[in-house]
Amino acid sequence: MAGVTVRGLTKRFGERAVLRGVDLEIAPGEFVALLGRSGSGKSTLLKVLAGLDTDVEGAATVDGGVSVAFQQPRLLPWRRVWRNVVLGLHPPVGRDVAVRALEEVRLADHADAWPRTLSGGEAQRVSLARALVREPDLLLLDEPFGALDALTRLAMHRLVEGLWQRHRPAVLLVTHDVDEALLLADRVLVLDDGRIAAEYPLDHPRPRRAADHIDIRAAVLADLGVTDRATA
Ligand SMILES: Nc1ncnc2c1ncn2[C@@H]1O[C@H](COP(=O)(O)OP(=O)(O)OP(=O)(O)O)[C@@H](O)[C@H]1O
Repeated sequence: MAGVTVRGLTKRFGERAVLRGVDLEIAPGEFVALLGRSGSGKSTLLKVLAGLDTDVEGAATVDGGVSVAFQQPRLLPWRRVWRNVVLGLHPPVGRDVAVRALEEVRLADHADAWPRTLSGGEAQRVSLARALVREPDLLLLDEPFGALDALTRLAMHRLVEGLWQRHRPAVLLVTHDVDEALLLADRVLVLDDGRIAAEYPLDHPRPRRAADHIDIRAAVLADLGVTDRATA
């Protein structure tokens, strides 16, 4: 039984097919990273899985609920942090639920703050709390760490890994960062010109270090058309 099943998924914008017959399964609780050159169709695939684009050919089914966190945290500036976390939940839930979610991303003390007073990393953690409070079966992450500085990004990697291990949603992480993918994922996919061009299972035990899966790193960089001088 798959958490996500995609069969022959094709997405066209006018004449142009941006996704071309994508087949993909993600098991419940599996962490998958999706890499690919700019314009290869990563965000398009994520939008289809999020149910934000239904004008497609083929099938994409998700067992259960889906949450999305984007590169920009997209918090409403006129709502306090805790209200942002539980915004739109039906039935509505109280501040205590929001604070519990904020505790998980170590921001409970910012529950009553306004979004504009948060740093970029803090805002991104609020966005994660908002995604997790919905207890999704599938968590879609679209370059959620892309706008953060390197140190904050490293801390976020550990945080996301911990949250994933505790809650066990299936995760599809879109990233440009090969090392991030190798650190976090059970499996790395490379999307090229609307197709899944390569796939690498990662079995190194966690927590991983930068040097783990160095052989796969070189292969993925080659798939992406990058020559890696450090490992060549
Ligand atoms: N609404 C749209 N109308 C027309 N073309 C679109 C639309 N959305 C995306 N595209 C095109 O589809 C292609 C894939 O876009 P997508 O955003 O999925 O790429 P991506 O792999 O996520 O890229 P990046 O890494 O730069 O974010 C691009 O060439 C883009 O121009």
